Amino acid sequence: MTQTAAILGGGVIGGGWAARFLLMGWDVRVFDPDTEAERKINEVLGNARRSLPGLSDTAMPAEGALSFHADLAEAVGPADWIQESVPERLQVKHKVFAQVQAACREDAIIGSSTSGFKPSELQENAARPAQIVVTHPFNPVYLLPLIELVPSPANDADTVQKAKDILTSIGCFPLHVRKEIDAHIADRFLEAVWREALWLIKDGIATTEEIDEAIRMGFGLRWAQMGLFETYRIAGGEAGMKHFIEQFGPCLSWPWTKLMDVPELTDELVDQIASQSDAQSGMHSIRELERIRDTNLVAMMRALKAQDWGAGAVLNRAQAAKPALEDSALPIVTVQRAVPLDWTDYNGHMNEARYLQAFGDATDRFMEMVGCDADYIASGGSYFTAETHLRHLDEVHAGAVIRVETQVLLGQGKKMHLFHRMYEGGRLLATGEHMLIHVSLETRRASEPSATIAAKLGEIAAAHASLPTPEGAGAAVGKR
Ligand SMILES: NC(=O)C1=CN([C@@H]2O[C@H](COP(=O)(O)OP(=O)(O)OC[C@H]3O[C@@H](n4cnc5c(N)ncnc54)[C@H](O)[C@@H]3O)[C@@H](O)[C@H]2O)C=CC1
Ligand SMILES: C[N+](C)(C)CC(=O)CC(=O)[O-]
Repeated sequence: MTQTAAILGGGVIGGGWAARFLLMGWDVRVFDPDTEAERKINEVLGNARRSLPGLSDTAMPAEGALSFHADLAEAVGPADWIQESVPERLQVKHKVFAQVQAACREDAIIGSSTSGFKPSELQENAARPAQIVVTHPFNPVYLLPLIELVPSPANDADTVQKAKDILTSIGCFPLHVRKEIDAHIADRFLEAVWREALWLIKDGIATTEEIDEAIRMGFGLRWAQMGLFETYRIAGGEAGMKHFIEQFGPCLSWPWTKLMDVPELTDELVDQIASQSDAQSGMHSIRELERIRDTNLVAMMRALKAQDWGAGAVLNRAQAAKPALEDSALPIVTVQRAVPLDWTDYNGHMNEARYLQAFGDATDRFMEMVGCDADYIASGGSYFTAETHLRHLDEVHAGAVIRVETQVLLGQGKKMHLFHRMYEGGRLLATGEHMLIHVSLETRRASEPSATIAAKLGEIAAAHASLPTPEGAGAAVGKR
């Protein structure tokens, strides 16, 4: 059954939550008194549709239904999860929780996006304090997996576990903050860095652009994949963490940093920062900057996915939980996935090389189906592709769901002749015809496949013999 999320406050963060829930198949009901909220959420949703689905190598669930409500009670009534993302003012949040708890289901979870308040502060005077937890996200909520899940002693273990399960099911990484504290874990670091940066600008040491270069050209790249302590363990060399602390620990007491002092945010300082930021990034609109950020994040997360590391390992785990493709269809569906952002090129559509990648993935999947899997390959047999003919018939864009259907034209002896058709819905995008030869990985020469593979391939080839010969099979360049 489709689950329902209510989003209260549809600004920067509420819009991101709405997009994540929707794209993960939840129905989403939004309440925000801002008359511009619908436009803003739809724009954020457009960016999310372009970027999130391609992070998965299998198709995401069908999008849920999005509705906007003028009445908070109507929005929260049927919701399984209620996400509060109203402005960071305790009084406003308390007022919203009172209205929510008068109208919502008692078994619904109420998550707050608060960046700084402790759950016990949010729960003050609540009708059912145990229902409210902090679920602090990071912008853009539809791409970044981290959610700081902060309960107070008023929350029971079942609520915390249920919140963890739901967050995991929508592709998030819930980090359980075991002791509530102002600004949780991550915002403490962000604030420390931000304070230091404000001083560097005020003291005329660096501009906004120079500060950003100092981060993104160096330690920002390291932090994205190993964080702080694993990075510093390596920085200690073979002598490790103890040596690192002995060497650099004393510097922490030198008066370099001004961590707890905040420079007075005078009009002059604010203008200085804003005009430096305009000079640095004012040539792009916020939506353009979001798209640049998302394109970069997707490429980085997909790189980490290939390494099964950090945020990429979270993506792989989420994908492993999805059902495998159905093998009994005729022709066989061997790929079903969205086009990732980094598969598109300067022409604004999927690059020609990626058609072959999708067909290569289809072939790999078909090989697995006939028994040429990792164990078989480790035992010394495999298939090599000897010849390929691609036809690019129509364009396709980032975020679109493509499906590859595979037909066996010949499966006999050492030969496996496959014909792949790629579709978006009913639209034929491309075909790929491939001749593969079974090889011995020891001699690197053609060899007979195992009896099991020969039998399975023969069985599928016999079933596919009843299908009409595909249009374009056997075609050569210029003969269409
Ligand atoms: N902007 C950020 O980078 C992050 C913000 N947060 C947290 O998310 C929350 C929201 O922040 P933003 O989205 O940045 O603010 P925002 O100003 O972009 O959005 C707040 C939205 O709440 C709406 N609103 C005001 N009163 C309301 C009410 N009574 N009921 C429903 N909606 C109401 C406003 O119309 C506005 O659309 C805050 O608690 C903040 O600490 C968390 C992570 C990151
Ligand atoms: C600036 N901020 C405190 C609202 C930032 C966050 O809470 C998290 C983020 O996305 O950086």
